Amino acid sequence: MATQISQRQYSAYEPTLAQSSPTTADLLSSAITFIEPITAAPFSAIQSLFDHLAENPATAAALNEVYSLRGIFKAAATINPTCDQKLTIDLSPTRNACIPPSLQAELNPHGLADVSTFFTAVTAYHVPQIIASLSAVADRDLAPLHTKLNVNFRLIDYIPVTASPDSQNGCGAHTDYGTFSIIFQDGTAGLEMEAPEAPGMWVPVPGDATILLCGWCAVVLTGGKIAAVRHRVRRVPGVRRLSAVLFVAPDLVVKMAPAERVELFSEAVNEGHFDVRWFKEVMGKKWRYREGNEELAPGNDGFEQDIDVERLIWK
Ligand SMILES: O=C(O)CCC(=O)C(=O)O
Ligand SMILES: [Fe+2]
Repeated sequence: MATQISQRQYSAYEPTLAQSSPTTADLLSSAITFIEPITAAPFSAIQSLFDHLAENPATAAALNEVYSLRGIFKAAATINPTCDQKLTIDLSPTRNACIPPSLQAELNPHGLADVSTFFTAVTAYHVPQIIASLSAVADRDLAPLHTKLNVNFRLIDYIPVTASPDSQNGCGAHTDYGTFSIIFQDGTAGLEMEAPEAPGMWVPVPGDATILLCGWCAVVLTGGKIAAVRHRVRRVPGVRRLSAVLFVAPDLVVKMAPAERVELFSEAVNEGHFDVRWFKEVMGKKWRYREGNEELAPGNDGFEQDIDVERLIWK
């Protein structure tokens, strides 16, 4: 039987504080959920890793060679004033495993060891629990769609000194592509959520909260029972802000389709015409453009990401 849902099925905005891990009720009652993480993010290690890479260009280049397709340490903001004004380090279990031992030996004391331990602990503890909670909300077992641990660890440094030091754009408005993300913050405000009931209205998130929010894959796989929240980061000139994000996505071969037909979804989505691998590639291209790491075809301004995805998903 077809599931009837409204196009933006959001409930009250007020985030709930979940003890240790969110319950079904937490997820149903809010667009974002505050979670109590198993461990705090090691922000001094994260800062030390960014500082070491910024001060040692040869090391940064060697790290980027590990994933030569796109690089790991991205610093486009130091030369491009129009992109998001931040530095990023994009790690993942597979990429970490490819870092040569000599480079690991150099980077471990400069924060990499603590960062890896942190993400491993958070992944092992929170990912299965959150997948189980989302499954309960969706009335669909999402665990078989997440068997490969398709996760990415992103460290972000909203450094004061960039190509556009007065820009307020830390991270442009977007919706994450995957199933869910956990955002750890160093205490500095800047993260904002779009109010579910009032698109275009931005609500600041406390700088010390750890946030769980869902992405497009969750919307589609749960037949719209779970909402994805648009968010952005505003930067305060002169103020450094660090964050660490764990992105969890379905396995790449999973079809982006609901378990049962959803009348408000497009035919392509209802029929499962595209898979997570394709979706990730399309989203990734626009994301990299916004972050200054890739050119887009002429006529594609890259800022329409959410609108394009909405057209793809909704009828
Ligand atoms: O830095 C943050 O607080 C959020 C970053 C973010 O939303 C993202 O990288 O997708
Ligand atoms: Fe995000």
